[in-house]
Amino acid sequence: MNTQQLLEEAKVAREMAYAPYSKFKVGAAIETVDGKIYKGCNIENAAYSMCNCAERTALFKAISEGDQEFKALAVVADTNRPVPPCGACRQVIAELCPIDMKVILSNLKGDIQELTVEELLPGAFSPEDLNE
Ligand SMILES: O=c1ccn([C@H]2C[C@H](O)[C@@H](CO)O2)c(=O)[nH]1
Ligand SMILES: [Zn+2]
Repeated sequence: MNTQQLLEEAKVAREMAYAPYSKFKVGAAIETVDGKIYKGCNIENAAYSMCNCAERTALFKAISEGDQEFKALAVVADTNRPVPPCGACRQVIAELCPIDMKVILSNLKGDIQELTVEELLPGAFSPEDLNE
């Protein structure tokens, strides 16, 4: 799947957002190495701290369905610049995705920023740091 196609999937996911508090809809789509797509939207809660971002929804769906190898992640929101994932999502992405995996950030105007997981969270705390 190419960049535009993965972004289209993220836009479809964005329409599913449950965001009655922020009214800020976000969509994400993660592609597995064997070409499967998992879509995710943000899901808010009246207890605000329970809100889940689109990126984590997509990743957690994939992991919970048995997929752990990923090729690319696309995220889209109605932002002026390509939507920047929050710190929590950067940490989760760094844990679950290859360090050199492509992350495609975009907005509804069609601006696109492509970066790697390493660029998204340089020096992320990782499983290797646990020195078990
Ligand atoms: O990259 C981002 C940034 C924000 N949000 C969600 C969290 C919350 O529901 C709303 C406002 O922060 O947007 C995401 O899903 N992904
Ligand atoms: Zn987030």
